[in-house]
Amino acid sequence: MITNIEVILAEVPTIRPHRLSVATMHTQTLVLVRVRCADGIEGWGEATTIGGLNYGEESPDSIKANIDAHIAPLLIGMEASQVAKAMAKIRKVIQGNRFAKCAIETALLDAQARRLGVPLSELLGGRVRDALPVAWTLASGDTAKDIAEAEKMLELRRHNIFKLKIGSRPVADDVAHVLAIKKALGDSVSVRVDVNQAWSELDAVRGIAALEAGGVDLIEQPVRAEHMAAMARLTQRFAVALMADEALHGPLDALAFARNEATDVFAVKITQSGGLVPAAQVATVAQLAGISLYGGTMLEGGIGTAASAHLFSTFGELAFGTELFGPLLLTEEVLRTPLVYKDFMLQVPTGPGLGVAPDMDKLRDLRRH
Ligand SMILES: O=C(O)C[C@H]1C=CC(=O)O1
Ligand SMILES: [Mn+2]
Repeated sequence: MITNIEVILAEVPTIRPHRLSVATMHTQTLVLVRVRCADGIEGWGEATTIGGLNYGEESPDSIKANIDAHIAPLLIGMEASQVAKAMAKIRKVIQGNRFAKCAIETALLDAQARRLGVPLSELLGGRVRDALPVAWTLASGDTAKDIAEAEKMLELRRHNIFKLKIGSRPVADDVAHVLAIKKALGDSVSVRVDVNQAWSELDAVRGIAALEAGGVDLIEQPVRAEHMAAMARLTQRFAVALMADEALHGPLDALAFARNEATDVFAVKITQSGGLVPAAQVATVAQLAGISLYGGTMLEGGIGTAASAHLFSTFGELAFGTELFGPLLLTEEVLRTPLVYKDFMLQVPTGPGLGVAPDMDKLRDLRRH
């Protein structure tokens, strides 16, 4: 039986300012959910977002308030081992709140997988890979600093895929910045951009043409999330891969993208999809429609990153790898044992449930009081 649900907000400084077109992050607010059960088992989930309300329509504060006041009371007293039943109730009664639903579903599945003594991936169909390629985001705002940072990552053998955050400067300046980095890093390194919706369709035509000619591999969410028709036109027009991110809020959006042939790649995010199970459905739509997959992040800490890794390990095709580097952007580790990054890959945890657990002393220090 589910006996208690607690939402913890923890402020963790980033290792450097992280500049997106929608926000500059100096700290990340981790949103962690702990579900306790009568059999003594507990599960953890994460609903971390980016930049308060700058990125998505749920903020850390709204997620906590809505779980505390509206979602937890529905779950207390329900059978903890019947995860699908519990989530069906939540999905029927609670509108929206995808991040909150994701954290709850993750915590229930973590607890159930621990109960069964299997890794979470095995409740999601089973893993087909034990390690995932991980991109790093260069977003210091300075070309020379970004190049130095990328060279350090290559030397450490931690990342050889780099995503550049652009869209806040004029298109020509952003293109010059990206191509300078691409030239410095060379052909063996994958350079991608994330525009975070900042371009008009006309900007996008000019920007993508120049980036494609310069050898950039992937263009993420160049236009506003609502402009699926523009995404479709750009996808038809250019050979370089285009990826939908902010436009993808679960299986129904995935189906609309597939029907409209409006993207080459999906950035699958468990929070944006509303949970691990709907995120798996997004991946199924992609597979059926011939759309490629990329494992996305909302810059979660270790709990959400581990949950995402369990799901992405079940994807047969993962042509563009993942960006599960969230914990590495933070100055504090909140897990008892950190996730392992080596040889350009994140190792998918192998223990029961998520295979990771929070460091309660650390959380006590970092949490908001
Ligand atoms: O993809 C996004 O839009 C959000 C996030 C993922 C990596 C990163 O640096 O920011
Ligand atoms: Mn993105």
